[in-house]
Amino acid sequence: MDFLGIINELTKKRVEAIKVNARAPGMLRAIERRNSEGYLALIAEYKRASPSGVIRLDLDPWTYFNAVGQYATGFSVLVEPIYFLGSPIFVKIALNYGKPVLYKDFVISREQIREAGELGASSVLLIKRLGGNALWDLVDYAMDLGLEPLIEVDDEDDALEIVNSNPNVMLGINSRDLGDLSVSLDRAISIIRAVRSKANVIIAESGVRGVNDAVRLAREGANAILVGTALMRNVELAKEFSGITIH
Ligand SMILES: O=P(O)(O)OC[C@@H](O)[C@@H](O)c1c[nH]c2ccccc12
Repeated sequence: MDFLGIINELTKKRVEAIKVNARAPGMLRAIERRNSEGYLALIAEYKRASPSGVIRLDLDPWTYFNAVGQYATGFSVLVEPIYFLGSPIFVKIALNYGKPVLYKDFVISREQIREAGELGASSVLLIKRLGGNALWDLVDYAMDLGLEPLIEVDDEDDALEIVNSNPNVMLGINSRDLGDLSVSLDRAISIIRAVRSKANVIIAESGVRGVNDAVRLAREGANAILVGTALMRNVELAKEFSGITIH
């Protein structure tokens, strides 16, 4: 097929996606269900680029979600357009697979949360360090709209503050420090250890390169892993991630 043929096919699918009017099922319940079957849950992220550079542009969202969908408990979709080359249309496309969908942006305003709800996402990422004083207002607003907040931290004090004030939310522990972008699974694990007895659902985010990393996080008490780069580079990894047991 020549380029015009290819772009015509993709555009038809994109137009179909714009018409989708669905709400994704809940992420928290889906993770709990996967755990009750004895498995670590996998949240597969569609991530074309990051501040470190382009990850992959030749993998369209349909191909990605089709390849990993069978193994993932839910999807995370980057919406931020500048550094991550994300888009709200990717959220719409993700809805076609009947799985929970996390709207992932750098949320600083109610407008973004409203967009997540209007698109049909099940959850919205709220970053503790970014939200500052407005964090709890944004959490309440998301919940009022029927969205599940995933509160992300990269630091132990923040993690403790979240679980002590609101243990029912999903807690994302990012192994990437959002200030200097350094990644440390060891740092994430020490945060997990500090909060695991109090937290409801822990999602270990970032830096999972392969099964060994995932097994370590599962052993330490993560309920789910959220993987972007490694799955974008090799969708086959989804199958391996989906077979990791907990406890
Ligand atoms: O590509 P990785 O290392 O598997 O990371 C995925 C995800 O955790 C990462 O994209 C992420 C975590 N928190 C974020 C906040 C905003 C943007 C992106 C992120």
